[in-house]
Amino acid sequence: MASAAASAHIPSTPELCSAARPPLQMHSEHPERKRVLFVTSEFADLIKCGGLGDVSAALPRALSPQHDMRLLIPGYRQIVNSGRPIRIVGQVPGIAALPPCQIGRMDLADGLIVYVLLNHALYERDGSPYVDTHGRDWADNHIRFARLGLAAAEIAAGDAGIQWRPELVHANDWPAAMAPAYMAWRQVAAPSVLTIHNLAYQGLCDMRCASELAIPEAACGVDGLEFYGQLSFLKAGIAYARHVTTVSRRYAWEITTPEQGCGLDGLLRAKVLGNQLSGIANGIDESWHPESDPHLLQGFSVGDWAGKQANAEYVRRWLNLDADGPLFAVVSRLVHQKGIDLTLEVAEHIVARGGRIGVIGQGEPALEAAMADLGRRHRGRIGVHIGFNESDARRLYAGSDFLLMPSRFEPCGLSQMYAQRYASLPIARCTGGLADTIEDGVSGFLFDAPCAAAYRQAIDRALQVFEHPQLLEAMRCQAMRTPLYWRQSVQAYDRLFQRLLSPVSARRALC
Ligand SMILES: Nc1ncnc2c1ncn2[C@@H]1O[C@H](COP(=O)(O)OP(=O)(O)O[C@H]2O[C@H](CO)[C@@H](O)[C@H](O)[C@H]2O)[C@@H](O)[C@H]1O
Repeated sequence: MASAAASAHIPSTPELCSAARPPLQMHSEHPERKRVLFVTSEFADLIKCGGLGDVSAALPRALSPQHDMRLLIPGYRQIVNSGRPIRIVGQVPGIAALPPCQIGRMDLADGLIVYVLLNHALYERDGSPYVDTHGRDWADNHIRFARLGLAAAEIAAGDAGIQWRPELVHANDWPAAMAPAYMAWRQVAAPSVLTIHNLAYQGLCDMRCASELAIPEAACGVDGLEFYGQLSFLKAGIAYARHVTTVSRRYAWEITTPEQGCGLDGLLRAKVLGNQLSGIANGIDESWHPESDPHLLQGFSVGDWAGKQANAEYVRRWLNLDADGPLFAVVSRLVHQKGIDLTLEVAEHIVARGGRIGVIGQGEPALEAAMADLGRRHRGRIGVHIGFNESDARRLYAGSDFLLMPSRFEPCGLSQMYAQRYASLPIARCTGGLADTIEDGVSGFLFDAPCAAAYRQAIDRALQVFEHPQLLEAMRCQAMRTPLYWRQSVQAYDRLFQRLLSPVSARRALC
């Protein structure tokens, strides 16, 4: 299944676990409290390949004071073997090529409830949620994730035997995007929301798979799931969800244009006309606190940079970097979207101007190899770690002066917000959520054209600021105040959920 191609890496071992989090505030007396099933393929406490994992760990928790938020996720090996007890609470039957599964329930230390879709053959494998240990898409991804979507619909229909039934289903990205479609075909009354974290990954498979996935024939046309001769999971979600959101306001507009619509812009424009598409920016998790983050060697705060310095020294030792020069960070999935090739092009310029570069990430094998080679050619000046772990990533955000993020497109981006919070000024392309969260010359540096020349100019502006300590200090302080925790976005999701669940909306859906 051509789907998560760019997620071609093995996930990191999550280190920020629920045990370290404060208990969730669940105000069960909240009058408008609704039951919401959040369907996802990643969850940073247990398994994370990128930003979706972070959002899945943070957003349901942030919404918990308002709603009874529960997760549904496949029972990957990393989850089943996580050491946390899983109690079997339900089951769903097989249909077509989608096998029967058990539903397990995991109660996390902070109170969050996670339903785990259990099927040993389907999910308990070495590798990542999307690819095997060689970075190849699992050949049966269409079965694995259609099964996830169908299980969500079965839970919403009250057919899974568990003593809990959501009033609303919130599906995330293509792996969960079949949920709204199965709900519609099964005439489940609960509304569904699809959040697009990245339109470029669509979950495409051969049209001939339709019968294996129990997709009604009538839904296989261009008005349904058909996408240039293939079946598209993401298109299914967009077509059938009651409402579609994406993760920044600007990206919500960008995906309605032919340039960034990945072939789905027409359908998305129709959603806009129906008031069914909105952009709700991601926030960052409360754990991103430079004074108290346990991952850091030493905490720091605005104006007190000793802790920042301690993290920088750690990073320089860890990546064998010379002690002098401004430190530029790359903390990223190494994929085309992130403009890694542009960073490869400008790296020598940074080094020539006295800068040092620290890289942590993994992704497409060719980009991993090119990065590793760059590090070998510039020992002491460019340090590259292929792989990922949360502690080193956080120390690199904290220890660096600048973050390089020349994304070709960026639905929201969390890395630039983490960097800002940790006083590392992002140098980023003016696109999507980057444009929404960085103020050029105030909390970071933006450039327009996706080319090395424009990128170099932004880097030069950053280097000029670095030479003026007062200016640098002012920008760092501004950046540290900029990123938004989830609180703001929660209000927007809450309003959306309440609107979709209002009697008027329910009546309209029936018409
Ligand atoms: N190799 C790796 N393995 C594991 N973790 C890694 C990693 N490389 C980086 N990370 C971590 O993953 C997160 C990156 O999140 P981003 O939102 O910046 O990008 P991503 O493209 O993954 O997310 C997509 O979804 C998010 C969430 O909606 C959007 O913000 C974003 O624009 C969209 O592309 C950070 O926590 C970072 O430290």
